[in-house]
Amino acid sequence: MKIQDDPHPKPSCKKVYDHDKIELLIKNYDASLNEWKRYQYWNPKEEYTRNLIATDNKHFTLMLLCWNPKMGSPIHNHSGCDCFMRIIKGEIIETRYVYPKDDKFHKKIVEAGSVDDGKWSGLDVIQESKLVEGDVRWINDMMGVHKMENEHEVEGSVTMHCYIPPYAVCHTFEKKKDGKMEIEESEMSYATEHGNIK
Ligand SMILES: N[C@@H](CS(=O)O)C(=O)O
Ligand SMILES: [Fe+2]
Repeated sequence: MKIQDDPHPKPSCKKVYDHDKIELLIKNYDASLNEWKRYQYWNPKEEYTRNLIATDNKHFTLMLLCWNPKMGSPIHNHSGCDCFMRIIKGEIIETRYVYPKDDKFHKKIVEAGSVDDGKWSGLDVIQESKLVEGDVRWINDMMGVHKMENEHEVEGSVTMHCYIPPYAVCHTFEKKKDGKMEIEESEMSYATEHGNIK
């Protein structure tokens, strides 16, 4: 088991911006105008492709994520950011897990590492939701960690995410072949920025 960092949950920054306004903006975005299509890029070799739409490098990042069929993210945190997401096309299964807290964190990982029932994810599930076109959700560390999956056999899914503030590093929680959980610090990059391939 490798613990590279200690990803304690960070409080939401909801108090320093108008949460409802951002949520409404994302909800009201008219995806039928297809403006988002100029940002979509699919790397067939990646589970999902991250495309930067806009950022001021200080307050927010807006991006378009393209999810290949039968692919998904690892379980991950959001490093103190609030994350709004909107399903633009297709469907996503979002599974949320309890974020293990403070001094219980290491104990919980150590205990969990000795369990292997083939299904174990290491973290307690809060809920599993099927998100469909138009749905908007938000999450931050206080609400838990999550993974996102496109379960469709052949169709890709597209989601739009707004992070406040921007973030470039997260922690992933993965079950390794030996049944133990590994937590890794993971740097996130973009395949395209402002519609241009990097
Ligand atoms: N937080 C992930 C996408 S998601 O699974 O919410 C990312 O920024 O890549
Ligand atoms: Fe996420």
